[in-house]
Amino acid sequence: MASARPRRAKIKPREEAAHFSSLCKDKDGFDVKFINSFKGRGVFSCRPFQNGDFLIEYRGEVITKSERENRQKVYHNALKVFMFDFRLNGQELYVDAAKEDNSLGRLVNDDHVNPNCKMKLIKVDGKPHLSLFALKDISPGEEIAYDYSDSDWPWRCKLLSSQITIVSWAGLMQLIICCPHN
Ligand SMILES: C[S@@+](CC[C@H](N)C(=O)[O-])C[C@H]1O[C@@H](n2cnc3c(N)ncnc32)[C@H](O)[C@@H]1O
Repeated sequence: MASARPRRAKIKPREEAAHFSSLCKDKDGFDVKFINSFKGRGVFSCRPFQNGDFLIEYRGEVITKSERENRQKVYHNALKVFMFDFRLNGQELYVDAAKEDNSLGRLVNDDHVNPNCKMKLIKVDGKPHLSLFALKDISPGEEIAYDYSDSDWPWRCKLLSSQITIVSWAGLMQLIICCPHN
């Protein structure tokens, strides 16, 4: 009779995040797809993930507030969105992921209504890293998205105005159905 193989303990999400951060490598299980010309590319799962799992690091250069201000002066608008702010020991810092380096984190889109992951700060060898962790179970084929937090991001206005249009069309249809002879 074959002896039962001991089960390997599942690595803790924060330890896994630290492991991939130290290797500067992304974990398997994700695809990059072009969504449309408005949203651009996005990152999609190609296997299931569990609530709490480490997903992807937001890899980039850690810079200070004054360096961020210098870069904002020279960056094109499309690059300014790649600065992610965080606080460490009371200091305002940023991860600048503007450089196209084939990493996945910089391609994860915003969803402030129904995000499936959350950005968390972890320390690896004393240095700050930002990583995405699942907020719920994620099925293969789902887009990975987190809440970029409160800011008047232009795409959110566009979403709102299209919703208002839909609401008013729905209202108009209701009027026609209720009062067909008016
Ligand atoms: C950090 S990048 C994400 C990757 C980007 N989609 C790409 O192809 O490079 C942020 C940019 O993605 C787009 N984006 C992110 N979330 C979006 C959303 N929910 N709807 C539309 N566009 C979005 C915006 O153009 C934003 O400036």
